[in-house]
Amino acid sequence: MGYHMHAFESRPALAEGLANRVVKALDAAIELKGSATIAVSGGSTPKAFFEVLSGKPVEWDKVTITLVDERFVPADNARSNHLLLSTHLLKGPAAAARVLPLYHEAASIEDAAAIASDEANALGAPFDAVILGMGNDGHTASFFPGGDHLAEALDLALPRRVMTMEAEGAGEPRLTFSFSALHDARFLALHIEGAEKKAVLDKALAGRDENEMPIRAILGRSATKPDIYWAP
Ligand SMILES: O=C1O[C@H](COP(=O)(O)O)[C@@H](O)[C@H](O)[C@H]1O
Repeated sequence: MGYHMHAFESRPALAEGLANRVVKALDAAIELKGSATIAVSGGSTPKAFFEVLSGKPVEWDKVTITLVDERFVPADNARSNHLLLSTHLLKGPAAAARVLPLYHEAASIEDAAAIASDEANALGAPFDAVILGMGNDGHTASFFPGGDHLAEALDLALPRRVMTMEAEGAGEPRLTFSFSALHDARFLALHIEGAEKKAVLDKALAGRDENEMPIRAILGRSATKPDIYWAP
């Protein structure tokens, strides 16, 4: 497994370091093709990073932001990853960015996934930056152990898409980008904080079973070597 480890003394230092690296990725994409794409995670970890990134000087009107995964709940639901994004990233200079939600009001979650897939595929691939998180069960994006579509989600032969996922540990049904849509991002980061997550990472690095810990797909099979950002 190949990866770059970036260990910081504190969470604020990590937020600053990761935000600066993302700015570099977005600037490089804008310089190269006139626009940039980034997919970020939800959960509790990214808040401080979002706050720092939102204030950075980027040509935000040329940036499209989406989520690597989402709960199938409307954007005003307290558990919505989109709400986290709106509250902590889409403000200040970053408010000028275009946002591509994964959640859509549709007849079914499958219909919502199809709409999100079409919109995302229109952006072009690969993503310029993907920032992943990780749960204590070894899930990343919505690749949950025991997920009903886990095998399909981790199959690199699957065309890039947004797909559905249900799992015991997931709470609500989920929408998630497939591994094929994330693994080759120009900048691929895993952002984790705390001793417990570090222990989960160490366990993931010590084994191979992706069904047990789906994060192993990212660590072991991504086309882009992941950059791991960690602080105690
Ligand atoms: O369910 C989710 O959890 C993971 C990890 O979240 P955290 O609260 O432990 O930081 C997150 O990466 C993912 O996007 C989210 O949907």
